[in-house]
This record gives sequence, structure tokens and C-alpha cells, in this order.
Amino acid sequence: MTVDAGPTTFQGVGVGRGMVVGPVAKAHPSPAVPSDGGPGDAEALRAAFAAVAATLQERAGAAEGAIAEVLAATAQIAQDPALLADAEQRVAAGESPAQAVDRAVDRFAEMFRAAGGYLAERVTDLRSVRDRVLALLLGLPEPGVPALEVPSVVVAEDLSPADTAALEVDKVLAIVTEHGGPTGHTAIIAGQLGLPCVVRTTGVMEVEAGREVAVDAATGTVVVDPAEELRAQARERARVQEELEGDTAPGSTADGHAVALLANIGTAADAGRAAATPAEGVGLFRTEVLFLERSSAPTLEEQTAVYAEVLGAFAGRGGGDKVVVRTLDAGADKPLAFVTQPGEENPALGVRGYRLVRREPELLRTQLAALAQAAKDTGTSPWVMAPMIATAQEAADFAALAHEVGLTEPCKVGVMVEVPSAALRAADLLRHVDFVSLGTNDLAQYTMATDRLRGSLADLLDPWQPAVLDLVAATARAGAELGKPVGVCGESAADPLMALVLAGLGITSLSMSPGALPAVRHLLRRHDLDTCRAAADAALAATSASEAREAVRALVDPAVRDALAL
Ligand SMILES: C=C(OP(=O)(O)O)C(=O)O
Ligand SMILES: [Mg+2]
Repeated sequence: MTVDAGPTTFQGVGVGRGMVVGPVAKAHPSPAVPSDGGPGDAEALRAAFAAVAATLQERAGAAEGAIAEVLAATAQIAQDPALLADAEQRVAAGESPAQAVDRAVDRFAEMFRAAGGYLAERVTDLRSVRDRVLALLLGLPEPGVPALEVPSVVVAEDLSPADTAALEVDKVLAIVTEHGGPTGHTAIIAGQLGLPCVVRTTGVMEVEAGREVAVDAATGTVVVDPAEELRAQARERARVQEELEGDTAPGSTADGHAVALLANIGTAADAGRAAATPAEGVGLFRTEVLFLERSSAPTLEEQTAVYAEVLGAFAGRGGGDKVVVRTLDAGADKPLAFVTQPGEENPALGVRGYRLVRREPELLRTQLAALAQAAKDTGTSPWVMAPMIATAQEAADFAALAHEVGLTEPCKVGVMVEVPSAALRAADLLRHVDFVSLGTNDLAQYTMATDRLRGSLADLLDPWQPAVLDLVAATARAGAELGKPVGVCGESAADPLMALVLAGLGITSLSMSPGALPAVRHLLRRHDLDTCRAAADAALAATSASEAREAVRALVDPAVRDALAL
């Protein structure tokens, strides 16, 4: 927290670009375990777990899309026999049911955290199950967000997906949490709902319910009792956002140089929502979401059905029907129960992404066969790409396999460029495939030797780092030489200033979460290709990330900068 001469300001990590002003509604805090342990026996414990699972499942049934999925996943945790058995053993050993739940959840949370990545993000779900079970055992109100009387900014220590799903969405202006991460469930769901969100906002729980706050997701700030100037800024930002959302034209520079603007998706429900936006198609379908929280891979038939649903959402679509499907990217930050090698010392450098083909070749073959079948069933021609390609030989092998199972012209086969070796030798890779797509999240991680999950090193992970920009530029040059498309589907594509640089470097498509499209579309349209090239030159000439960003910012009309909060 910083307290200056003006109002109190809290700094967190912003998710999205929106800004709103409204009164705070605080979520009910988690129940504490009473010092005397509280009432109940093993039977009460079992009944509480069962009741929590049933309630969550019922809410999952009433919800849709990602919200339904996370509620169902939390319900599954409440039904986990290992968790219940651990708590029961503790009761048998003399602990009170409340203590037993608390300690069993602590033990599981520790294991999830040690596993890292996706499982670590599930710790919030575990805590949500504990809080609900505790509240039932202790006869307290259900923890979470209260009924909202007026449109409000929901402030919480951390919102579980179950809390988020129970929100009265039409009365929520923004979500602010003390904990959580920008890739956690709260952030993902806030994005899906188009709500401004700020996470990791240390100290924000000090703000009393009912106090007015201004929440700015673009800067990650929460200002208590904002002055009229800030309120006017929020009104203007809302007006601009509404205006931008009305623009459905395809992505292009002011002088008509086309840069396709595509959506990143993870589920069939996401595909349906993205198809309803002006996105010109899907630039990244992260298929691993389909493989998560399972003890074995989905069957060929299951996969075919999901891929057909995604492809069907865009089939024959006037606004663009391109769908780029990425094959399974398991390992490191995306561990899967049935493929992750326990005890791998450096998982980010280990058997992840395409490299799984060395150990489990059938996984990839089945996935590609399912996609080929889905393409046939829907009469569509998907693009398919492999993650974590490091050599030209891997690109050649992947293309051969995709062709073998029937993904041939007019389907396109490509690879991701997210390892420096692939960027440096992009031309070698491109000789074997139809296109490449830059994954700048991993490219920054591997170029800067910085774990992408380590928030404290965010400055090194910055895609504006000169070395990362050099590798993006080298890849774009290789694409231009060979006349093949080079897209960007990492988070950097969602940064409007970076979009100018990427267009100037010759990147042919930008893929991002649909909520980020309007600002990128607008800024591109306000600049001609020569200005984008000048932006690219200025960024490449800089010797630090901040210098590069500032150099590009200086090329943008100050009025546009202010309107978009750049
Ligand atoms: C798009 C990317 O893939 P993911 O974030 O899924 O690793 C990337 O690495 O930039
Ligand atoms: Mg990646």
C-alpha cells in the first residue's frame, strides 16, 4: 500500500484494461478453527463434505462454460476420497472435525504447491472446500460474497472459483483480491465475464465495505475515495471501450495492411463465445485443457467430439473461419496426472510439449487422428501446430505425422516458435511446415532464463526485452523470405503498443483473449504500416525493455494514448 498526499492507493496486478468506480462489497472471510476444536464427530465430517460437494455440483449444473467447469472441479475436490480419508484418520486420532479438515487441507495444499503449475493454482479450490466444510461444521454463514444490493466492486482475500461462480454478475463492477495470480481461476473467469480485475493487491482488505473505490485494471491500482478527476477518467474509459467494441472490421493498419486478429481459447464453450465476437477466428486452441484433471487421456471419440464442436463454431463463418489447434502442451506449468514424470528436476527444460512424443507417441497420433476426423465431420480445414519445437527435424517429423493421419491441404500444419533455437533457425523449420506461431510467453522464459511462474522476476520475463524482440524479428524475417505466415499467440499480442511493433515486423496475425481485441484493433487502425515499421525499428534499437516500450509509446498520438490508458 502507498499513502501519498491524496487518497489511499493499493497496487496489485491488473488483469484486463477496464476501469470502474463503485462501492466495495467484501466477501465473508474464511471461518477460523476454534481453539477448543469445535463440535462434531466423523459422521458430521462426512456429512459436511458430502453437503458441500452436492451444493457445488448443483451450482455447476446451473452455470455455463468455464464457470461450470471450475465449479465441477471444486466439487470433485470435495469428493476426493483421499482428502476425506486423511481428515477421518485425524478424527480417529483424536482431533476435532474442524481441526482435521483444516490440517488435511493444509497437507494437500502443500502437495499441490510442490507440484507447481496448474495443480498449484488449484490450492484456492482446496481452501474453498475447507472453508465451506468448516462453516457447516461450525454453524456459520457460507463464506464468500454476500448478496449485492447495488452494483459493487467485490473485494476478497481470494475468491474461489465457486465464490466467483455464485456472483450476481450483473451487479459486479470489478473484482479485487489480496491473493491469487494473473493466471488463476479468478482472473480467467473475470476475463470471461469481461470484468476489470486486480489480483495480488496487498492490504486491500483494510478497505471497509461501502467505501467507494476506483479500480483500474490497466495499471493494477485501486484508489479509495477517488477524486472527481479519476471518476471522470473512468467514465471516459467506459465510453471509449463501448465505442471500440462497436468496431467489428477486420484487423488492419490505417493504410489497409491486414493483420488478422484472432482469439485464444481453451474449451468448446470458449469457442462459442469467441465466435460471437469480431475475432477473425482462433489463433490458439490450447487443447491441454481437455486433458486436465483426468487420470487418463480422453479417447479418440471424446476428442473428436470436442474438436468438432470447436471447428463447428467457426465453420463457414462470415467474420473468419480460421481455427489453429495446438497439440497437447503438457509438462512444466501444465502438468498432467498421467504423463508428468514425477521428480523431473527441471520440468520446463524437460519432456514437455512436443517432446512427449518420445515417451508417449500414441498420445499425439490419437490427437491428430481425432482432429482429422473432426475436420471431416465438420467439412472444415483446421490449422494444427505443435508446441515446444526446438529443431527442424522435430518440425519435419510433426508435419509428416500430421500428413500421415490425413491433415493435408487445405489443412495447414505448423509449429510454435517458443524456444530460442527455433527462432534463430526459423527458416529451417519453415521449410518443413506451412506456418509458425510465436509463443512469446515461453520465448521470453527461455530467452531470459526466467521461470514464467515466478512473479517476482516479471521484469526479466518482459516480452519487450531486446533479446526477445530480436528473436521475434528473426522469425518474422524468415517468414517473409519464405512467403509463409508468422503469427503471435503469446500474451504480448494483447499489448496494443506491442501490436504496432509486431505489425511493423511483418507478423501476419495476432491472437489474444477476446476482451483484448478492441484496443489492439483500434490502435492498429490509427497507424499506417510505415509508422508500425518505425515502431519496430525504434523498439529494436532500444537497449532495455522500458526504453523500447517508451520509444513506441512516443510515436502514438497522446489523445489515443490517454483514451486507451497506454
Ligand atoms: C502461447 C504460448 O503458449 P502457452 O502460454 O500455452 O505456453 C506461449 O508460450 O506464448
Ligand atoms: Mg508456450
